[in-house]
Parts: sequence; structure tokens; C-alpha cells
Amino acid sequence: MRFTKMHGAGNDYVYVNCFSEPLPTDNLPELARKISHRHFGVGGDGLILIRPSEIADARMQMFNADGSESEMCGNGIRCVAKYVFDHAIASKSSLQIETGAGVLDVSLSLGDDGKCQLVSVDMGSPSLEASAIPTTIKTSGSVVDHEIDFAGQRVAVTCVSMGNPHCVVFVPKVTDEWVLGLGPVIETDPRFPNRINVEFVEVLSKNEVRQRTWERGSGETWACGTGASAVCVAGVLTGRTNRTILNHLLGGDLTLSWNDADGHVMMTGEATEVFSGEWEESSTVQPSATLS
Ligand SMILES: N[C@H](CCC[C@H](N)C(=O)O)C(=O)O
Repeated sequence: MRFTKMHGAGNDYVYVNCFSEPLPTDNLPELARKISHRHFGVGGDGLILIRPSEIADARMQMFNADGSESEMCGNGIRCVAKYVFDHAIASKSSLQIETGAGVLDVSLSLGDDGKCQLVSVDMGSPSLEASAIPTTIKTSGSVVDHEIDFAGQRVAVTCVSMGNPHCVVFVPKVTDEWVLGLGPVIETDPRFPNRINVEFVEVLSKNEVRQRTWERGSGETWACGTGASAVCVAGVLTGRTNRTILNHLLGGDLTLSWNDADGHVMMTGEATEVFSGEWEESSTVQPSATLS
């Protein structure tokens, strides 16, 4: 199967152009697990299928490295738009991409080589109602700077859905202790029935933050676009940041704005095509025993 490796701010996925490439199996979660494996497969934070759409220029179907499917992927949609433009599936600099969170509008900026370099995405409006996250932390209303215990650690959380669920935690410094220690605990806490993506955020100023992310189904990733959008919303709701921020993630920077007028979040960042190749499903040797 031919694939293309792309990343947005270091959040790297294996992409398959399903306009032309038949899939070797209909067990897509297993395909995602095998191809995402960083030692036995191609390696990535997950698998993204670029599919034809009846209602948009293309449809994005996204799977995490553990095979779970997500409704939306911010870094992924920027790469899908770049691929669709650069590979002449649709030669327009304004595209519509169908996702699990609806059809989103994407605008491309081209580099000197005529290829897509920078991508702006209208991420739509956040959902803040507890039941829409979903979370059982509250039976109604939003969860904003809500003090709660996870494994004996008391933190203030702000929950935002961008089509996929996010739990934002503002901390003095984004250390491994927070991300690798508390991240997986929050991801799998039973008060998040669908699990949750967790963003740890250090506020540098009213216009600038540093974010590290423990993702549902993929562990720590070098960036998370829907997470950065949730952080933008949480910063405004908690009074910590202005409506436009520059977000420094491990793999690069994203600019986010939560527009007052229409309530939509705009995300802008680069999208990069790294390499293409052929992958044989039989080539992936499943680890017989996990390293203890
Ligand atoms: N990295 C993606 C988010 C993936 C979300 C996925 N981990 C989930 O289960 O929601 C992004 O750039 O938005």
C-alpha cells in the first residue's frame, strides 16, 4: 500500500490517498496500530485516510496509534488540505474538508514553489457543556477551572470539545511529571466516558503559551491542533489569555484565535510532507512480548 508521511508541528501521521490507493484490509483499527508502530511499522502518531466526499473536496478519517478513531484532528486536517492541493485532487486555495466534527473551511498559503506551505483552518465553535465533552464531572453546565482530584493530585481543569474531547490544565511549568505522570491518569479517568486528550499549559503572557499534550490513544505527541484550539478557548474562559495567542508546542508554533463575532476558533500553522513509500501489511512483525 502506498502511503505518505506528513506532519503538522511535529504531530506526524501516516496518510493514505484513498482516491487512488485501495486499502489492504477493512480492519482499520488494526491497520492503524500496525502502520503507526514506531519500530515494527512506518511509525507515526496514527493513520489518516484521505477519502472522497459527497459534500466536500475530501473527507478525513483519523485513527490514533492505538487504533481508536477520533472525530477530528487539527494538525491532520492541515496536512490533508496540503496533500489535496499539492497532489491536484482539488486545485483551489480554499478547500472544504469533511470530518467527524462536520465540514470545515480551510485556506492555503503557497510557498515560492507553488506548493501549500501554511494552512488556516476554521475549527468551528467549541462545545463547553459537560455532557458534550463528555464528562460526568458535572451533570450540567461547563467545567471551567474546576478543582478536582486525580490519583490524589488536586488540579483545576477546563474541559472543551472541538469535536473531540480536551481537558486543559494550566501549570507553572510543563514538566514530564505533569505530562507523563498525570496525563495518562486523566486520559483514562472514568469521569471521561470516551477518554480524553489532556493539554498541560504554561502561560508566558496574555498572548503566548507553551503546551505539551498527552493524547487520547497516542500518548505524548509533539503537537495537537484541536488541543491548541481548546487551550485558546480555556485561556479566555479562565481569564489567563487574550482571544489570540501564539502557542509554542514541542514540534512547532500554532496561532489560535477565538473569534468573538461567530464563536469560531481559527488555527494557523504549517503542514509538511516528509516522504512517501510502499508498506506491506505482512512486513509488520507484531512484538511477541512487550518489553517490561
Ligand atoms: N493530534 C490531533 C488530535 C488527535 C486527537 C485524538 N488523539 C483523539 O483521540 O481525539 C490534532 O492535531 O488535533
